[in-house]
Amino acid sequence: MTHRQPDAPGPDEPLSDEPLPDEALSDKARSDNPLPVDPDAQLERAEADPAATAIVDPAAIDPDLADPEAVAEAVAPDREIAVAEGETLLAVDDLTVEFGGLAALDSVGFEIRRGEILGLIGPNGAGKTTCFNAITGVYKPSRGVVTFDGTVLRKTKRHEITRLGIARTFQNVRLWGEMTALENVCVGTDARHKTSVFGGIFRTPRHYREERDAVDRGMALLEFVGIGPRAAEKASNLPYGDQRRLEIARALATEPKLLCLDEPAAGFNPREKDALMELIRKIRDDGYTVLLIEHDMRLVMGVTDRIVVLEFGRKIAEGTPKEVRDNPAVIAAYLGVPDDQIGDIA
Ligand SMILES: Nc1ncnc2c1ncn2[C@@H]1O[C@H](COP(=O)(O)OP(=O)(O)OP(=O)(O)O)[C@@H](O)[C@H]1O
Repeated sequence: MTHRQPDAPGPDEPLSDEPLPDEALSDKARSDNPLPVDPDAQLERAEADPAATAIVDPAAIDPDLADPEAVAEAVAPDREIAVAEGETLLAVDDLTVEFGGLAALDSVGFEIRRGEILGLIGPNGAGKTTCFNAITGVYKPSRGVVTFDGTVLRKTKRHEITRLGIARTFQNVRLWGEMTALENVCVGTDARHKTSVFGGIFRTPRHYREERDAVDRGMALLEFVGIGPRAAEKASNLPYGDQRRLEIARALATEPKLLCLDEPAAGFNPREKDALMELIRKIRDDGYTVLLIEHDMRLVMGVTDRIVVLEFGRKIAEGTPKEVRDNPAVIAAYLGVPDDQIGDIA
């Protein structure tokens, strides 16, 4: 449940003499962000003491990190998925979520196939985040079934869903601000660790091995999402765009079968959106399946294989980006939104 975030420059946009027209909106995006990020202060600090910016050279840590193919290989999910490429990985059937008798999601059904990027779109309040929350165990559906990789998620708890292989990012950045970027990602790898509490307390060889592996994988993930040199920076000091990339890296650290991205481009300028599109494609090409909620039509149309459209909690359309773009019900659903968005979809 957030507000639409039209194109807006991220705080890490290079400083320019000409203020961008939608600059004020980036303040909104920043104010939604719980971490205090002040790019001006960052720049001053970097100028006063370049060493204080904690930039590292990933290739000096591990020469393999200089090779994008080796990085992609290290990041690729290493887990068994029951369904084959192109088959249904997640199925949502008759999914209904009610709040005080009001259906935020009303008998919604769709499927996500392994290896695709599926877009979930709809006007504000259509039920997209509610759908994410029902899939990831945050909300208990009033009715309906979610089946994931052959398992029915009936009373499955959130951490169990993570272990089963669904990871997500949130509309508002949620990172541990006092921890470094690398530490934030390493926490994500914990979901796959096998060391028992006993092993952790008594520091068994397996515990050490898993810690070492977590650091290696964490560095590869940071490099993969494009922020390797920022590994030693506190998350709260990272520019907004890098914080969003860090969230994605942390979600990938759990080696999900399905990655759910909730408005990952919120507060981004067009250049950052293009870079994000490239990253989402790279993630899919590396073996992940992606479910994407996004308001920006250019991004959604440009990166997804198929799209499901919600309006007032109901599914009103489903198909390829072209089919959805030409669908009169979809165009009508968007007629209540600003002209620039209609232009993109019509
Ligand atoms: N916890 C809640 N309690 C009561 N109502 C809720 C709750 N969560 C969502 N809703 C309502 O459910 C409807 C769908 O909200 P939801 O956040 O899923 O929409 P959305 O499509 O994600 O919207 P946006 O694009 O604005 O994020 C809205 O009417 C919202 O007010």
